Parts: sequence; C-alpha cells; structure tokens
Amino acid sequence: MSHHYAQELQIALLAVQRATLLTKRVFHEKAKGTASKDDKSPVTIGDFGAQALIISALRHSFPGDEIVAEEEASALRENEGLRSQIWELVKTTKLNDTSAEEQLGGGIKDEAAMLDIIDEGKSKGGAKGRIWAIDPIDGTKGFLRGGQYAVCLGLMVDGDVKVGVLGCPNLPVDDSVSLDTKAGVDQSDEEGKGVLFGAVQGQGATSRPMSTGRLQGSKPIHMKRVEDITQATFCESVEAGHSSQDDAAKIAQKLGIAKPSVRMDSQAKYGSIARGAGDLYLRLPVRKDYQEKIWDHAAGDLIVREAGGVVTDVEGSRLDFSVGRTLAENKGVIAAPKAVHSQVLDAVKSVLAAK
Ligand SMILES: Nc1ncnc2c1ncn2[C@@H]1O[C@H](COP(=O)(O)OS(=O)(=O)O)[C@@H](OP(=O)(O)O)[C@H]1O
Ligand SMILES: [Mg+2]
Ligand SMILES: [Mg+2]
Ligand SMILES: [Mg+2]
Repeated sequence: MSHHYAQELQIALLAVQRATLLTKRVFHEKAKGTASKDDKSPVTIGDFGAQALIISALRHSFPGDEIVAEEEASALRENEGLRSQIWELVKTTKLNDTSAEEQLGGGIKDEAAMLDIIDEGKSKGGAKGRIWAIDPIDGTKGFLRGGQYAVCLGLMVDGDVKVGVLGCPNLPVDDSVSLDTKAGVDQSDEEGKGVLFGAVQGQGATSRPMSTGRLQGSKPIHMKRVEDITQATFCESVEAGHSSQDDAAKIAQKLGIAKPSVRMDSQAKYGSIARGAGDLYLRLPVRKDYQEKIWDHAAGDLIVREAGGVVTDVEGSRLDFSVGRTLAENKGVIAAPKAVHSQVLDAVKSVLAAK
C-alpha cells in the first residue's frame, strides 16, 4: 500500500518552524553561546536548542523511528553555563497556537530530559527502516554573521528520502525574487522574511511563509526553465574550504556563464534553485577524504528533485543516503534542472579530469 506521509510532513513543518523561533531568538541575543567542536567548527546554543525541540516533537508522534542528528550533548554535560542557557531557551520557545504546539507534544520536562533528547540523534543510519536526519542549524557560520542558514529535517525510509523540510528564516518569502537581484542576495535578518520549503516523494515541492504559530498556506514550486545556459545563475558555498570556488569558476567558464556565482551558506541553496530564484548548485570537493553528512543534503535533495531538478554527485550518481551518517559513496553535489543537468555534468567532469 502506498503511504502518503501527510502526518510526517505536517509534524516536520511545525517542528522546523518552532525550532526557527528559537534560532531567531538566539540571533537577536548579544551573547550567542558559541563553542568549538572537535573539528574546529562552531556550534551555538541555537544548534543544541533547535535539535532538542525537533527531536522532542518527533518522539511524540513517531516514538519508534530512528534519528541521525548533527549535535550531541557530551559538551553540555560538562558545561553548566551553556546547558542552562539552552534550557532557558528550550523551556520558553513555543508556537503561539495551542493546537500546533499540542501536535508537537508541548515542551520538554526538565534539563536532564533535554540532554537525553539531544543524544537521541545518534543512530548510525543505514538502509533499513524509518530514519530522520536533522541539521538543527545548517550554515552555523552564516547564522552567526546574519547570513543564510537553514533548519533541516528529512525522513528516509529504507534509505530513500520520502519527506524533506527546510526552514530558511533569512530568505525572502517571495519565490520569484531572483538571487541575482539586490533583494535576492540581501542576506539580512530583517522582519517579514522567512520561508518553509517542503516535499514528499511523488507529491511535488512547496513553499510557504514562515509563521510563529499554525502553518500558513503553501504554493507549489518549480525549478526555472533554462532557455540559455550562458545566462544561468549558479550558487555555491561561502566557505572556500567546503566547495572549490576555483573549479566552479572554470566550470562556469566552460558553460559560457559570465555572471559571478552567488555565494550563500547552507541548504538555502537547494531551496533557492528549487523555487527558481537561481538555476544551479555546484558543490565541488576540496579534500578527497571529506565525506558529506546526510543531514546536510537529505531535505534539499528531495525538494530539488520534486521541483523538477536532478541531483547527483560529480560523477553523475544519485546521492546515496542508505550507507550511514555520511554520503560515503558520493563526492560533491551537482543540482540542476532536468533539461540541462547532463550538460552541466559534462562540464564538471571535463574540468575535474583536467586537474
Ligand atoms: N570540508 C568540508 N567540505 C564540505 N562541507 C563541509 C566541510 N566541513 C563542513 N562542511 C559542511 O558544510 C556545511 C555548511 O554548508 P555549506 O558549505 O553549503 O555553506 S557554507 O560553507 O557555510 O557557505 C556545514 O554544516 P553545519 O556544520 O551544519 O553548518 C558542514 O556540515
Ligand atoms: Mg556544524
Ligand atoms: Mg550542515
Ligand atoms: Mg549544523
């Protein structure tokens, strides 16, 4: 029997929306409670708090599911200051709609329960069963500088992404604002911004304005038809260490694209091309040994494909979410509208082969 995933989508959208209320509060506070992880990347009280709220919501509706999440609580168990800052936020962040808040099971009991909930994201992933992938803040560096970031949630069933949700608090609501325009690249946190993307496999992708309570009405989104590849807008990471900007420039040149890339943090790139605000997303490996994390791609991969795009690695293979917490079988990401993906991939292959 087919599964419609209506409840999964509803809970995922509400859970992401609630988590963005918390991240926005953190952004507006002067002290953002930042720590450094083992790999030297930053993590904030917003990352931990958002992860706690999302897992708590998933546990309420889907107690048997597994969860792969980016953060873990060990650093908090040793740091009372950080822990109590997070608890203060988690305890007091609620959707301002009683029914919506009830659907998420309300709040978390106490500080100890919060730590245990954060640690429920330790599944090894894999090819069997229902597994949620959570990135509580994707683009933590972007978040800290007031740029783009995304709260990301995907449901995989037997290794295949079935539901994807991205909350992008700093993207314009209007799907038609091109990344090439001033408003499109304006990466500020002013009022009236914020969009929620959603997709279910086989049912298309949507966007809706972010709200502080119940879900707003949604609109279907589609990738833009590229009439002339030389006019395409492509986006890539802000961090040169995450994606080779030199290789991207050579690929663009090969395709005859003269416009500079749009650099933005996080899976906001997937959401932006899915709604036609841009055309291509290139992520080109910098280090051979880096394995992409499933929570950095699960939701975006489905949203782009459901909007009429193709997402592959630099060799042309589909992203394989069935092999654990990382995309161990893939290198890089090439996302493009169906009609031009093979042309873009050819340019990618020829530039990488010439290295
Ligand atoms: N070496 C390397 N190569 C590729 N990717 C890496 C690498 N190191 C980290 N990461 C992951 O990149 C996530 C940030 O997303 P982006 O790279 O798209 O955005 S940006 O670099 O911040 O502009 C970022 O997600 P968050 O940690 O959630 O911010 C990382 O998981
Ligand atoms: Mg991180
Ligand atoms: Mg991330
Ligand atoms: Mg993150």
